[in-house]
Amino acid sequence: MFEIKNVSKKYNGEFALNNISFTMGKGLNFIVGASGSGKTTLLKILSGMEQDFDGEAYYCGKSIKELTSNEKSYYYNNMFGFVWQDFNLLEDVSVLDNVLLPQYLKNKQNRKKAETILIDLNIVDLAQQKVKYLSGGQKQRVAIARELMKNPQVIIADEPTSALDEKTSKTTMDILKAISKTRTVIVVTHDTNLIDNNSNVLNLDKGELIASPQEKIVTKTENLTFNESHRLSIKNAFALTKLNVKSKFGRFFVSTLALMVAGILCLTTISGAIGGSSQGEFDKLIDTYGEGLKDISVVGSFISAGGTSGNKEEKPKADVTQDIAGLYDKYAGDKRIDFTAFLQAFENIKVKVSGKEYTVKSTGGTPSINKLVAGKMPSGKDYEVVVPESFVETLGISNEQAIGKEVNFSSSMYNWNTGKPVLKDAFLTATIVGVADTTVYYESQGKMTSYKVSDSFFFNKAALDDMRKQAEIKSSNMNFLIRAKTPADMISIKDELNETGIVPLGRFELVEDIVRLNKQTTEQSGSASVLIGMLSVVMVIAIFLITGLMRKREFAIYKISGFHNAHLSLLNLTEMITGAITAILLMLVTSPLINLATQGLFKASILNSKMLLTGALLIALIAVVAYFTTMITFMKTNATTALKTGDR
Ligand SMILES: Nc1ncnc2c1ncn2[C@@H]1O[C@H](COP(=O)(O)OP(=O)(O)OP(=O)(O)O)[C@@H](O)[C@H]1O
Repeated sequence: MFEIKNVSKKYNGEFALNNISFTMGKGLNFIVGASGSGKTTLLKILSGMEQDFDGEAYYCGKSIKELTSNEKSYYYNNMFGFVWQDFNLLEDVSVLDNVLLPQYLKNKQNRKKAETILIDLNIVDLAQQKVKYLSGGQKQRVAIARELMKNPQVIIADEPTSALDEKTSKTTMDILKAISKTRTVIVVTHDTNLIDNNSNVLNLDKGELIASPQEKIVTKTENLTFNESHRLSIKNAFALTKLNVKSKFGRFFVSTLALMVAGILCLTTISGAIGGSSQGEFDKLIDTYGEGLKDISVVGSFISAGGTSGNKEEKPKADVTQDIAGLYDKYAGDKRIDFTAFLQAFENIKVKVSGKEYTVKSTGGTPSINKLVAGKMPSGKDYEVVVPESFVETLGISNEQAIGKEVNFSSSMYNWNTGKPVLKDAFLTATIVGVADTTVYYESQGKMTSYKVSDSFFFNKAALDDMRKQAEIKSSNMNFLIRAKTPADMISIKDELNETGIVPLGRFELVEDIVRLNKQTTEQSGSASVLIGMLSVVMVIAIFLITGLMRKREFAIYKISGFHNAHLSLLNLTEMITGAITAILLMLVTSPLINLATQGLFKASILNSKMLLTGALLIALIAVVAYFTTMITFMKTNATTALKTGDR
C-alpha cells in the first residue's frame, strides 16, 4: 500500500532520512532505530504531515506529496488512524464522546458502532467516564477505539506503549496485532521486545534504512476514495459546541463574562454616559429655577449695578443703553435656541373673549415665561398672542380649548419719547396661539419661592408694531428674550453678544459653572471612557488569544480526527454565537444590578431599551473580534508540533 522511493529529508543541512526506499502493506509493521535515527520523520512523511521532502512517496498509488489539505483531512477522518504515546484525548470529555469525535463529520453518529468497539476493547463500562479519571492503559484503549471509529485502512502508532507498564503494553500490542489482521498498522518503537517474528521491521540508523521488509507489494489505487462533501453540519457544530461548553464550563463562563463586561464598558464609552454626569446637576438647577434659567434677555436699556462696592455713599447704579436693533431677527432662526419672545410690558389690561370682558391684574413688569404648556409661540403676519395659564383658568376652559380663540386686547403702554414714561392706550384683536406657564422662581432670604405672573402676554412682531404705533412709541428697539436649548448654547450666545458689545441679562454665573464643569468632565472622562472601551476590547482579545493557545492541543486533536480549518471556523462560529447570546442574556438578567453600578459610578442609567439594544449589538460586535482572534490560533495550529510525536 505504501511505496517509498529514494526519500530523503534534511533538517538544517543534516539528513534525517537519507535515500530510503521500501514498500509496506497490510499487517504489523515496525519502524525501529535509535533516538534521532529518523523514525518520526518517516512517520510524518507516511502520514502526509510532512510533505516537503526529496524522492517519492505513494499511498495506494496516490502521491502523498501532492495531497491537498482537504484530501488529508478526509483521509484522517476515514482512512488514517493515529495512536500516540500520550494518547491525545479530550481529557474532560467522556470516553464515548471521545470515541465519537471523528463521527461529527458524518451526517449521523453511529453510536452502536462505538459501543461495539468499546465492548471489543473491554472498556464499555467506562463509556460515561471522563477520560481524565482513567489509567494510562485504559486511555490508550480509548484512543485506539476512537481511531477504529474511522474504520481506517492504516493505523500509525508512535511509541504507543512507552507511557504504559509492561502488562498494559502487552495488552495494547495485542490489540494492535489483532487490528493488523485486516489493516496496515505501523508502530514506531524503541522497544524491540514488542516485535515478533511475523512482523515486518524497518530498521533505521542515522537516517538510513539498514533492514526492510522482504516482501514485494504491488501497489494499486483500489479502495482509495475521496469525498468532496466532507463537511461539518451546523447541527453537529452546535452539538460539538454543547459538548465543549459542558466539558469546559469554566472556560466558557469566563469568555462569556469577558464579552458581557466589554460590551457594557463599550456601551458607557459610546453613549457618553460617563461624560453626562454634570447634566444631572443642571437638571437639578432647572428643577429649582425653572426653564427660565436658560433665558437670555436682550434689552435696549437697563439699570446696571456694576462698579458698586456696596457703599451706599457711592453712586451705585448706572443707566445702560445699547442698540439691539436687528438682533431679534438674527437670533429668531438660530439653531441654538428654543424660541424668542418680545418683552413688552402692559398696564391696565382688559381682555374681551367671546363677548365677555376680563380685567387682568397688572404687575407693571416685563412678561415672564417658564414654559409653553400648549400651542406655539406667536409668529407670522396675523396678530397672534400667547396668554398666561392663569388667564385661561379664569376663562374656565382648558388650555387646548383656548387655542384659536379671538381676544380683544386693550392696554396702556409706556411711551418714553420725552424721556419720561407716559401711558398711552392701544388696542387690537389677536388669536390665542399658545398658553404659557408664567411661574417666576426666585431666591428670598436663602429660600426658593415662586409666583405666577398674571399679565404676561406675548405678541408677535406684527401685533406689537401695531400697538406701539397706536401708543406713538418711536423707538424701534424692542426688548426680547432668547430661550437657549442647552446651558452650553446659552453661554455661547451670551459670549457672542458680549463680543459685539451687547450686555445681555440672565443667570449666567449659575449656568457657566455647570458648562465649565461639564466641559471638563466630558474632556477628562471622554478620554478616560475611550481608554476603558479600548482596554475592554484588548482584554477580550487577550482572553480569547490565551484561551485559543491553551486549546492548541485540542485543535490539533480535531485536526488529526479529520477536521480542517473550515470545519474549525464553523465550530468557532457556533461557539461564538452561543457565547454572545449567553452574554446578552446575562446582561439583560443582571441589568438592574449593572444599572446600580453605572448609576453609582457614572450617574448614567442603562435600563432602557435603546441602551440595552446597543449593549447587545456591541457584545455581538466584540464576539466578531473574538471569533477572528480564536481563528488565528487554530489556523496557526500545526497538528504535528502541537501533538508531541516521538519520545524526544
Ligand atoms: N523539525 C525539526 N527541525 C530540525 N531538526 C529536526 C526536526 N525534526 C527532526 N529533526 C532532526 O532529525 C533527526 C531525526 O529526528 P526524528 O525525530 O525523526 O528521530 P527519531 O528516530 O524519531 O528520534 P526519537 O526516537 O528520539 O523520537 C534528528 O537529528 C532530529 O534532531
